[in-house]
Amino acid sequence: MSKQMSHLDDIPSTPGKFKMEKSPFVHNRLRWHSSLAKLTFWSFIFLGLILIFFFRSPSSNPLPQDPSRRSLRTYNWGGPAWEKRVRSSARVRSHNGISVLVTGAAGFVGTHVSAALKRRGDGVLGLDNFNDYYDPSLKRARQALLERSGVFIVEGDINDSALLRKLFEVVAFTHVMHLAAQAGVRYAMENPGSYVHSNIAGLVSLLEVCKSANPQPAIVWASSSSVYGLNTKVPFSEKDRTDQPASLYAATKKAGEEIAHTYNHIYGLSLTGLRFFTVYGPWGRPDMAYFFFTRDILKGKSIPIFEAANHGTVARDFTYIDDIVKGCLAALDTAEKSTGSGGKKKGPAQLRVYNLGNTSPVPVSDLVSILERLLKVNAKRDIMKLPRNGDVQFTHANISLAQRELGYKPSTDLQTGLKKFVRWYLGYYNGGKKAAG
Ligand SMILES: O=C(O)[C@H]1O[C@H](OP(=O)(O)OP(=O)(O)OC[C@H]2O[C@@H](n3ccc(=O)[nH]c3=O)[C@H](O)[C@@H]2O)[C@H](O)[C@@H](O)[C@@H]1O
Repeated sequence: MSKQMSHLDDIPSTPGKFKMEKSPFVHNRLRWHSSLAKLTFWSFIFLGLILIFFFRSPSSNPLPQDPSRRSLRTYNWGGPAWEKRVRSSARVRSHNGISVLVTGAAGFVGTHVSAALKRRGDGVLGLDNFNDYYDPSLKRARQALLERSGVFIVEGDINDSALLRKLFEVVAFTHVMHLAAQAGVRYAMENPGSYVHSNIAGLVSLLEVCKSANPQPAIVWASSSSVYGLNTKVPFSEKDRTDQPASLYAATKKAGEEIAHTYNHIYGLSLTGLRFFTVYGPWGRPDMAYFFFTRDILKGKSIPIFEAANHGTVARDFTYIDDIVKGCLAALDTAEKSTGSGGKKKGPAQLRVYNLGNTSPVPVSDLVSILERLLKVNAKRDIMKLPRNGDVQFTHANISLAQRELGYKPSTDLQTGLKKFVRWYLGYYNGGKKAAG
């Protein structure tokens, strides 16, 4: 190798400057060495490129240039010990209990729903890819919490169909609570690929496996209030149009609702989409305003508060996590069985969409005032124009359908819910001294 390298070193970089030898033998030998050296050189480059490609991209990913792949690794799964953990976590321990695969189980809503299901004796198996969209240590802490109550979270991606098939081979899940997603409305402009990857490709990958499973599970999944987009009629009702999304995030959730329709229509999958309205609470998501406002108020940093044109109020129908969990469980409990088998539809199946909101929108500036009172610190308010990066001016849920069919009745106002959040935050981040990521 060192010999070849020295030959490579001898060859001038510009072929035009190559000095010809007089002897034909020397000439041929040089040509031969030169070709060999070139071949070796290019082989190394080629090998190097293959290695770079191999280490940077797992084989299952269809979007090799997609920056969303930051979170995708090769996960270890399988083997008798692993299967035993999967089975034990998914074992139903109560009479009439259900066995649920919860995707996004280390996420905010996923953790709370998994814990609630486990508490009432249902079988729960989690799945999560632990990506780094926000501080993964918070996801690990949620995982530890669930582990203590007997919920195992399998590490893997919903785009990994082999893993999903394996899970259905090991456990005959009656239900899937699909909460794995790329969330956040503003981040969609930074990393659009991650939304397509998780919210569209990932959903299809999951539904493909569900439609072939025997028995097919009933699926409840997270849509979003953002599907109402630029609608101005309030409160938002499930009957309203949802064809003017203001962000790619919203567009992928809307696409999810159409994809759900297709799988229900073709394969008889029972599908329920839940349109969540700005869910907040303990163990929440650090990318959400109430969370990073708390962090920044405590740090004395100024916080950007959005305002619409002509000092118009920006408001959200903030919904407390415990109310959302009740809605999720009610959706699972009222879900009818899927009707297909062996990948074929046998009859019409249930297809539902519900708003899960609080029905009382609160201006963002009031949210900040509540936080100031709870934290006993004045916020440095930086009022700015609502950026055109995905945010809508207001959301407000009409929840009468969920009330009627799911018995959904939110009972926590923002003041009460934020009090619980702040208590958790100060405990978790050591009185706010350990800064949130
Ligand atoms: O309801 C939903 O479907 C969506 O709720 C949230 O989205 P969003 O309501 O925009 O929640 P935040 O990002 O926490 O923003 C809350 C409010 O604070 C405002 N805001 C946000 C950020 C900021 O720097 N300043 C500011 O005033 C926003 O305009 C918004 O009115 C979630 O992030 C989405 O994943 C979810 O799907």
